[in-house]
Amino acid sequence: MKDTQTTEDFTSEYFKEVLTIFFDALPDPIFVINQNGLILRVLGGNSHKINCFPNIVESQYLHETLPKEIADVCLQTINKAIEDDSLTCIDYEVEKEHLSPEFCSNQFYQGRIFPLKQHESDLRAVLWIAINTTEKVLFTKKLNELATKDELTGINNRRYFNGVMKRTFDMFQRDKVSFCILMLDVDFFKKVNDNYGHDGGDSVLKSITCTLTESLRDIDLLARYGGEEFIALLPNTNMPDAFIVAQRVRLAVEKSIVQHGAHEIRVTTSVGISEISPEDKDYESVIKRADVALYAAKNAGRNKVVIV
Ligand SMILES: Nc1nc2c(ncn2[C@@H]2O[C@H](COP(=O)(O)OP(=O)(O)OP(=O)(O)O)[C@@H](O)[C@H]2O)c(=O)[nH]1
Repeated sequence: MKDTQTTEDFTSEYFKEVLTIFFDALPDPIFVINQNGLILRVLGGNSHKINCFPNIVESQYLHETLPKEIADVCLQTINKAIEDDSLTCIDYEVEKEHLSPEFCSNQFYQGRIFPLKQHESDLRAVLWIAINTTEKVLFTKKLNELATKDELTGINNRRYFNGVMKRTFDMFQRDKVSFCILMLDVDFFKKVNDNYGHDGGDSVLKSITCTLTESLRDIDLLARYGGEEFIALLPNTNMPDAFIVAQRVRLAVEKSIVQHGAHEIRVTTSVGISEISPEDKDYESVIKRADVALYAAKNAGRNKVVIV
């Protein structure tokens, strides 16, 4: 390559060559696509393991190379960018079967779509830059999980539960649809740790999580509220129905056997129930009542369900 250029160079083969070198060096692929979805050019995207869309081929239509639903969305986005005559962005996930074989997982992209100036009677076209955002998306997902999930059991944590409780309480103010809270605490859990070690205690907590999940409905929200304490929100449920659920859960825990190495561990759980009432000023007071009921269940001898 020369290190000086003249004006003529910019229309010359030399200029085309320089542009090709520039585009080939771009890690993110750029597609030039017209308003009918015809792929006019594929530029850049040659960096190993960053972007490779083997299915997007020059001189073919998006609908010939991509699954219909994906091609439809692409074309809609292209036409929106053209109509608005401005930069349009779209975030999307590409399944690994549509990527080149070096990718072993789905990849996430941000498409930045710029309309190109129209030349006389040409069809309108856009530049579609596909930026690989997989690392950022997975990192954000991980952060979100850390903020909302309990690390040991994988279920929701207290912070997430309280957020949902607040929204459910606000909805009750408007629609008056009742809900109940179950507060559950493993009985004599300290003894489990003392007899089988902290590992044994952790196995019990994980196993109880499965038992509780299986015993509750899909619409119920289960969370680990503290050490050996769990909480469940039963939407659209009144006290008699919540009592039936609580008994079912209590019996399921009582029947289950936790295999820890050569040991078979059995535990029971006490359950306190409360129902939202029009007198409740905040969601915390509903939880507080379930907690009071739980301690009444403990005082009544454990492995019991108590209503307040
Ligand atoms: N293995 C394990 N133990 C935990 C965890 N979180 C809290 N614990 C233990 O749980 C035990 C709870 O003991 P206590 O509060 O005395 O209650 P308990 O022995 O279950 O007795 P009751 O609730 O009165 O039936 C404590 O020993 C905590 O150290 C955890 O994540 N893993």
